[in-house]
Amino acid sequence: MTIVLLGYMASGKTAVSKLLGTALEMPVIDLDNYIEQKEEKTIAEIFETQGEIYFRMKEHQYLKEVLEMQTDIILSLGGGTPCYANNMNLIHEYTIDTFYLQTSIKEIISRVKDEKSKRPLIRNISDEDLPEFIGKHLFERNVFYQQATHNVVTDCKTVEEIVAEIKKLLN
Ligand SMILES: Nc1ncnc2c1ncn2[C@@H]1O[C@H](COP(=O)(O)OP(=O)(O)OP(=O)(O)O)[C@@H](O)[C@H]1O
Ligand SMILES: O=C(O)C1=C[C@@H](O)[C@@H](O)[C@H](O)C1
Ligand SMILES: [Mg+2]
Repeated sequence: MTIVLLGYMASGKTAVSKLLGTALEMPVIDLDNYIEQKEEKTIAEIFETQGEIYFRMKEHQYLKEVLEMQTDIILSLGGGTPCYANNMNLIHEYTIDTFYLQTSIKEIISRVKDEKSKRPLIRNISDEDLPEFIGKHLFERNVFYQQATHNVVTDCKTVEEIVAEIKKLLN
């Protein structure tokens, strides 16, 4: 069984996958970390030196590589993974256990405010322009995120509560 977590930047994919992995005693692969290890660069460095198109190509290639392992894992995606290269259709070929961690614009902003630098797509957006940027970006991406089998709202919930909700939905 492969469990896939998806959602916008700072929706909690990494945090939730770690705790879910402990709760279900399953190994966790964070696609962003996987790409960084394979490419021996941080995501920010890949964007800077090779650009976003190269990143999206590698993201697709490594997503495929991880899915083809066919082992039981929890896979947390990058924020943009579902939105490129037919990746959602590819994911659905391997699993129905896909969870969209739905997070409001306001909550996303409060979570990313102090850690913009490691997120290349928003690092150069001023705090003032962030709500409009994230609003438009989420609107464009929603069509892909909504293809997940389950929606889990994360606002006003602890990571522990989100993990409990996912466990319930799996039964
Ligand atoms: N349910 C939650 N409540 C409050 N804070 C949270 C929650 N989930 C995650 N966070 C915090 O929000 C920030 C972003 O979380 P995390 O890195 O897990 O998101 P992500 O979805 O993996 O983002 P990215 O797409 O950028 O990798 C972290 O500081 C994390 O501690
Ligand atoms: O939302 C996005 O497009 C991204 C989110 C991060 O997880 C990284 O995968 C990268 O910074 C791109
Ligand atoms: Mg993450």
